[in-house]
Amino acid sequence: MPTPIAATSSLAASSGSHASARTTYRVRAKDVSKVICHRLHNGREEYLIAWRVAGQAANSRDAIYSWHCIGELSSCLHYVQTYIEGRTKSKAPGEVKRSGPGFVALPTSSSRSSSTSANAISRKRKLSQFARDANTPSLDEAGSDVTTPRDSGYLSREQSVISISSSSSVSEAATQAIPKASAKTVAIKTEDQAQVPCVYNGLLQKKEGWFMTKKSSHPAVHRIDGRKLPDQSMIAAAARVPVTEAEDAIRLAFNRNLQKVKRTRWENKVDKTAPSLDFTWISEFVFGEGIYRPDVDAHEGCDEPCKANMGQNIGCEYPRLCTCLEFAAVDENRIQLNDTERYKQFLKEREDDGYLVNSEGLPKRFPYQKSSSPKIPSTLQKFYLDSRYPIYECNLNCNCGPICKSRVVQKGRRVPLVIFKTADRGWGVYCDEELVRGEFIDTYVGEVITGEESDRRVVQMGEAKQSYLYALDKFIGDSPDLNADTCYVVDGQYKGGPTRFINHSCEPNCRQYTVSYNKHDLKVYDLAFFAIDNIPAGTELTFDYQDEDVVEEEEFWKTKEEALADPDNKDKRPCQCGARLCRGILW
Ligand SMILES: C[S@@+](CC[C@H](N)C(=O)[O-])C[C@H]1O[C@@H](n2cnc3c(N)ncnc32)[C@H](O)[C@@H]1O
Repeated sequence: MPTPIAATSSLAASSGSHASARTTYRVRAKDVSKVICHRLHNGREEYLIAWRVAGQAANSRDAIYSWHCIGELSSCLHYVQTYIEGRTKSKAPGEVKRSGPGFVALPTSSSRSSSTSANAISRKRKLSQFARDANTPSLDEAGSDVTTPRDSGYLSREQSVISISSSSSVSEAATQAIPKASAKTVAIKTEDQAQVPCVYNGLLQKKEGWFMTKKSSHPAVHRIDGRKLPDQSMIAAAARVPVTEAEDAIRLAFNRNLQKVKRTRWENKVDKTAPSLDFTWISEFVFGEGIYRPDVDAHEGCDEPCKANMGQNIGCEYPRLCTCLEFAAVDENRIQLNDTERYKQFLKEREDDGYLVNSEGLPKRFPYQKSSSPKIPSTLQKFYLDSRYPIYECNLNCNCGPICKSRVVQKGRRVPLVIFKTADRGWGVYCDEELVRGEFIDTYVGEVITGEESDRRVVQMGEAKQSYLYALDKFIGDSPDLNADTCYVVDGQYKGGPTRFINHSCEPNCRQYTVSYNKHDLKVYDLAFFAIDNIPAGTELTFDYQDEDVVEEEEFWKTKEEALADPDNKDKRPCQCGARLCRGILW
C-alpha cells in the first residue's frame, strides 16, 4: 500500500526537513512524459514534470504535473537533459533547417524506400496563460494512502524565489478552492496561500523509494490546464534561472555510465553539456524482434590443413589451401601472371557470383599483415583498405588457434577513444594514441532491426535519424533472398558504442569495412572501422557517410557545383567537415 507523504507534518517540520525527507524518494523514468519547465525554489532548481498517464498526452488538460528537485529526478535525468537541449536549441540563432523525406543509410547502404518525417517529435511550446478549471468537482478522495495537496506537493516549502504564481491565476484559483475543502486543507490555506502550488491535477504518493501519482478531482487539489503549459510567465522566469544543478547531475550520470565502457573517456571544452543520457552502452549487437541469426556453434570453420601451429606457428598460412579463405579476395595478380585462361574464367564467374565466386585452389589474399609496430598486432592489407572487399576472419570452429593472424576485429578494440564536444557538429571522437594506416579501431554496434522497423523509426524520429542507421546490405545481389527490403539495419542511436559519435568528413581518415566470421551468413556481419591514414594522437576520427571514392579534383569541383545548383538539394543538410574538398552537403 502506498504511504502518504508526511500527511500530518506541521509547517515547521515541513519547511526544511520535510523537503530533505522527500529527496529520498525519486520519480521513475517510466512514469515521466516530459519536463515542461524549471524554476528556482528555495535557492534550488526545480523541474516541472508531466506524468505519463496511459492514453493521455503530456499536454492534455487533466495531465498530472509536479515540481521536483534534481535529487528526485536522478532516475530520469534524460528528460531534464532533453528539456535543457530544447531550450538551448530554441535560443540558438541561425539554426540549420532540417527538412525533407528520405532514408539515406550510411556507407554500404542501398536505397531503401523513402519515408516522410511528418511525425517527427514536436518541441513546440504552448505559450498561453495558466487557467484553472473552475468546475472542479468537490470529491473527498484524500484517503490515508494518498497525500493531501499540501503534503503531496511542495506547498510546505518556502516561497519560491521566482514565483510563477504571482503573475498567474493559479495561486488565486487554488486559494479560492480551499474553503470548499476539508478542515485539514482549510488549515493549509492559511499557511500556504502565498505558496506556489507544486502538484497539479493530482496527488503524489510514495512507495518503496518511488513517487507515484494519483488523479484527483478533490477541490483543494490545484488544477491547471496542461494544454497551456508552460505559459509565458513560466518561460520568462525559467529564462533567468540557471540549469547548473541539472547539468552537474547529468555530467555525473554520464560519467557513471561511461565507466562501464573500457578504454573510453569523454571531455567537453566547449560548454557544460554531456552526451545524451538516453543511451545504453553495448559492446555487441542487440538483436531486435524478428531477427534470426545462426548460433556461433553453427559457424563453418576451416579444416585441414589449417591447424594451430602450422607455418610460422600462428595459424592459417596457406592462401591456396586454407578453407577459411574460401571467399577471401583472390590474388588476381598471381593468377593473371601464372594462368591467363584460369584468370579469364575467374573474371567471368565473379561477374555472376559476386563475392561468393568459387575460387577453390586459387591463391588468396590474407586480409591482415604483420604491422611494423610491436604495439599493433596487425594491420589491414592495402588491397582490402582500397577495395572494401569483405574480410573473413576465422571463427570458433576453425582449427587454427587464437593467435591466428585472421583474428583481429573479433578481439575487440585495443585503442583508447575519447568522446569530445566539437564546436559545430555535436560530439566527435578522437584516439588518445597515434593510429597507423590499416589499424583496426572499433566496430559500430547497435540494435539490429528489420528494414521495416528502420523505416518506421525514420518516420517517427525524422530525417536526422538516418545518420545512425547502417544498412547491412553489403551482400545484396549475392543471394536471391537478399534485397533492400530484406536486409537488416543497425541502429546505433540509443544503443551503441563510442563509434556512434564519429562524424562525417568528405576527406576522412577512417573507413568502415565488412568483417564476417560466418561466411555463409550474408545478413549479419561486423561493421569495423580502420584507419586509412596514419592518424596522430588527438586528431578527430572521421569517415565518409556516403563512402564515396576519391575523384580527380577537376571532376570533384564540377560535381560539387552541379550539386549545389540543384534545387533538389536546397534543403539538404550542409556539411561542416571543413575539408578542402568538402562536397558541401551531408545528405
Ligand atoms: C552519427 S552522428 C555523429 C555524432 C554526433 N555528432 C553527435 O553528437 O551525436 C551524425 C550526426 O552528427 C552531425 N554531423 C556529423 N558530421 C557532420 C558534418 N560533417 N557536418 C555537419 N554535421 C555533422 C549531424 O548532426 C549528424 O546527424
